[in-house]
Amino acid sequence: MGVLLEAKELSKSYASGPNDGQQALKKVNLQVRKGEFIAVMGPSGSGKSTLLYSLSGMDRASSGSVTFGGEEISSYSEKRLSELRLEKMGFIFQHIHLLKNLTLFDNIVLSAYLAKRSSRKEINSRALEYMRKSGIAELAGKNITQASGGQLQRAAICRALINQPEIVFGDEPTGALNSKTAGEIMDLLADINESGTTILLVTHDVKVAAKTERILFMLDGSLVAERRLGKLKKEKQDGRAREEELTGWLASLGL
Ligand SMILES: Nc1ncnc2c1ncn2[C@@H]1O[C@H](COP(=O)(O)OP(=O)(O)OP(=O)(O)O)[C@@H](O)[C@H]1O
Repeated sequence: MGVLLEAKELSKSYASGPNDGQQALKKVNLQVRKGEFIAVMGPSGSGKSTLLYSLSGMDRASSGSVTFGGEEISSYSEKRLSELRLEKMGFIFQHIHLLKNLTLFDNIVLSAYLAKRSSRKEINSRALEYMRKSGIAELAGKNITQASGGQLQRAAICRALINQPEIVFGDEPTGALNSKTAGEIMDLLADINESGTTILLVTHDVKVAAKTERILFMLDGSLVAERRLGKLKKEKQDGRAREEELTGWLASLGL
């Protein structure tokens, strides 16, 4: 599989903030291949979110380059970057940013209506298909106040997928969920990855990372280690062994 996303010598320092002048990213090099499922781990403040936002064009790095689908996006204008994010990238966050005065269904389809790449009929049927696969079809007409945290995160995933992105970025996508619901959300993300969508997420949770294929470890703004677990295979039922392998590895890195 080819490279989808590549960072070269990516550095970022924030102009102001608690660590004035300190580099949040230090010459990070990373290649994300099409179809990969990656977790970024590391201590608090090590630069995981900064990496995710710099890779996705949500924020600009101070130096270095980001290439997406063979095109260098670091020099894109804000407008072009926002079009790229709308059309080719999906985002899932810890805190679910759904609009209060819209139904779950309308929240899911809104960005696709704006992107205008497909007819509303196609978008609606895609939204229903994703809602069915995510187990929330019966909530389509409900307001977001009528759904649980796990159901809202499923809706947020459907929303992230609605424009059929090439990559989905997740910043602690299970961070606000209990562990059973977090496991279900990860199984859903694994299915999405199985069907070809590349996924890169940031997590503190070993159980979450153990369901991904490659785990990167960040320390003080640098990617210092990685572990390949390979794709999760449901029939193998080796979830516990993967978690143990990862726990041992993280302990050896001091986390
Ligand atoms: N908007 C900002 N302005 C100034 N400094 C920032 C900003 N965002 C992050 N930082 C600093 O950059 C460094 C990396 O932060 P970042 O949020 O990327 O780490 P993280 O590994 O995602 O942390 P956590 O696990 O706690 O979310 C930290 O020192 C942080 O204080």
